[in-house]
Amino acid sequence: MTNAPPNHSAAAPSAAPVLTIDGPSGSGKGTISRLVARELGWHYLDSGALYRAIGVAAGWGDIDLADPSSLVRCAFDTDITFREEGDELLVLINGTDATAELRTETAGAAASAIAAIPEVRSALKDRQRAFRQPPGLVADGRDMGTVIFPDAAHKVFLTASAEERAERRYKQLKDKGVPVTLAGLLREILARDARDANRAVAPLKAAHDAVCIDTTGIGIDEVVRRVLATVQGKAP
Ligand SMILES: Nc1ncnc2c1ncn2[C@@H]1O[C@H](COP(=O)(O)OP(=O)(O)O)[C@@H](O)[C@H]1O
Ligand SMILES: Nc1ccn([C@H]2C[C@H](O)[C@@H](COP(=O)(O)OP(=O)(O)O)O2)c(=O)n1
Repeated sequence: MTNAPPNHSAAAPSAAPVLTIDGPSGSGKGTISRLVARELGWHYLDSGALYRAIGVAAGWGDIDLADPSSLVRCAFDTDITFREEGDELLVLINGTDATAELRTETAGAAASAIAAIPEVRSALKDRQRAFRQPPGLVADGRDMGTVIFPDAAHKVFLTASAEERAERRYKQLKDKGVPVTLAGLLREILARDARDANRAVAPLKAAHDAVCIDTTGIGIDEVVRRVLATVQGKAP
């Protein structure tokens, strides 16, 4: 897996194949996308990290999350870079490592709120599409298969029950020493699902040509196997 910065001088980006992996919070998009990208030797785009980074940068700049024009300026002006360090994908905002702040549920909720503003989504379109570079791209988010890469050759939509997603997030955050409750996480996940799925622009939904995989009770290795099977043209 690589997270090379967009290289505008490389071969026509549109020539590179894309695998989109969309789904709700905790469905496993990030985990599965990174493992699949590594297996294929493709680039990886964590589009949610871009929305989270704009939310965090807005907070640093005292920008009101309900002020679209300032948020759009923030989306264009903020430098966001990804750096792989072991198993972790670090996210730098204007050169500062913001990974820990970015991964909090507060940052997730802020990202979900600003992601409902159409102008913010438009401001991030080109930045996301620039990740499409040879030999290929795995793109994870909410609208990768529907809006950003509608012509992607391979599309997957991951789901899991809200209870299982909350449990996964609980374990993940507990392991990192973040104080959370299962009930609180379930509430946040349901609220974010509702906001992401009901917004007017680019709502969370499966592309009509996506392969849907319900990962409830299915382990990571098996999900990776099924996703790779869709890329390799075998029935998952
Ligand atoms: N199929 C699965 N079974 C069990 N745990 C999973 C599965 N997929 C992901 N996880 C775990 O769930 C947590 C959330 O996964 P993540 O990839 O961050 O989800 P998303 O990007 O969709 O929010 C991580 O700790 C991850 O290891
Ligand atoms: N392509 C995307 C990616 C994320 N978003 C929004 C909606 C999500 O609730 C937030 C955070 O996304 P992220 O994928 O980082 O969140 P999860 O890992 O799924 O919890 O950003 C979006 O609207 N479109």
